[in-house]
Amino acid sequence: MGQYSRHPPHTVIEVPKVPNNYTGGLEFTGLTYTVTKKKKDDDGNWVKQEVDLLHEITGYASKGCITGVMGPSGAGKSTFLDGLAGRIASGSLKGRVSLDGNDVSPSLIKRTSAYIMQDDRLFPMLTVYETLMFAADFRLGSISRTDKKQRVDTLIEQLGLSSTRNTYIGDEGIRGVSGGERRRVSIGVDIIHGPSLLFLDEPTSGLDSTSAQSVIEKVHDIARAGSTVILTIHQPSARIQLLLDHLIILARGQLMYQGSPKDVALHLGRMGRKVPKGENSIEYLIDVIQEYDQSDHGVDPLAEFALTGMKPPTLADDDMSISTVVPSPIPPRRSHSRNHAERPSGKESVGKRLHLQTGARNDKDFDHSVRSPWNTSRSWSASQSGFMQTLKFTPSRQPHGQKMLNPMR
Ligand SMILES: Nc1ncnc2c1ncn2[C@@H]1O[C@H](COP(=O)(O)OP(=O)(O)OP(=O)(O)O)[C@@H](O)[C@H]1O
Repeated sequence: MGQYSRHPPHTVIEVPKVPNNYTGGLEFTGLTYTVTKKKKDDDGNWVKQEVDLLHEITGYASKGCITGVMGPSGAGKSTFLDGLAGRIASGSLKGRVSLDGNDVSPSLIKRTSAYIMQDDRLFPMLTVYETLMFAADFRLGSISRTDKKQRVDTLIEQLGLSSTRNTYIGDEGIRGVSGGERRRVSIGVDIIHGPSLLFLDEPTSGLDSTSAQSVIEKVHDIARAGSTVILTIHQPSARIQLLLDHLIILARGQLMYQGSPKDVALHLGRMGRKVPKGENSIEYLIDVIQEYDQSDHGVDPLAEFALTGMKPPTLADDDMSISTVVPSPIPPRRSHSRNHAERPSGKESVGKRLHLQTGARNDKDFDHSVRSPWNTSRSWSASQSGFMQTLKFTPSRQPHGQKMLNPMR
């Protein structure tokens, strides 16, 4: 039995079921994460309010596949990933998580999976090979040097890094590997011990489309080799969308869609929103979500549709306001019956069909005390950097713009 606190049986959502051809992976049921936020009431007094950052999320991520978590900014993607990866303080997350059919505790998931963060902090003065060897020393412990070298060589090949094997990681001052290569090294550092479960938070952020593609291609290979891969991703290109096997689309902490990327158009059609010719169905679904979010209905009808198939109300023109005002960055408390992540309550504060990334965090509204201590933890490479500095690699500096090869190899 896992240590996630269980929901009373009547609130556990039974759909969507895993498909008939499901061969294992991660299953989650009724994941709910509630935080207490402080806000000022009409009289200017601070009041506490409970908000569901995740609300009854049920679904699965199959082994051998990439599951992409998408949604507008502030949808709860990172929170969801943190929750699945055992990075939300024990007891705060309600629901159930199982791996290959067995309930697992957050701490077990955390110990056995790899979590790759956006900001890859690698040591600039190490080559790709040295970085991975160092990770092997750290992560593989007592296995022989020959075995470690073999593991690193295989990984270098698997990640498509053979041509940059002896190139320094580099930084702003010393040109080293490219952004995409750097991200792949970072992935290598975290998967050297062969975890079967992989979480990646925005692995393509900050990369150009070619590099982003190459990163996801390699992640795709890793998944096909038998790992369960779950990643959050913003506005993936059409080519990257083809590499995603399964989609989980969230908004306001609720499940909007779960299934194959290929079935998104069908889902929209059933909802009464046929995808206009020439438009990308995933982007269109997210646009539709935004429209509901900015209407008086909110996204509840879309969550209901995803859950039960009950068709959402058609949006009339006057349901949507046209405004140039950017929506509230931290969604304020919604007025509907359920207490999940909030949305702007009045028409006057919202805009129609706003770009996905208009949201920004307002740190003042955060109650950091409820955030998991793990969320602030730094990646392996960062936490080891003090240790790495003791290695004292002192390669001579190259003129800016020139790739450095390690003269020792
Ligand atoms: N500890 C917390 N207390 C209060 N609100 C929080 C806390 N952590 C996250 N939030 C809020 O929860 C919502 C979801 O945050 P999350 O980072 O998961 O969204 P996201 O979909 O990953 O967003 P983005 O795409 O912008 O990175 C946001 O509105 C955020 O402000």
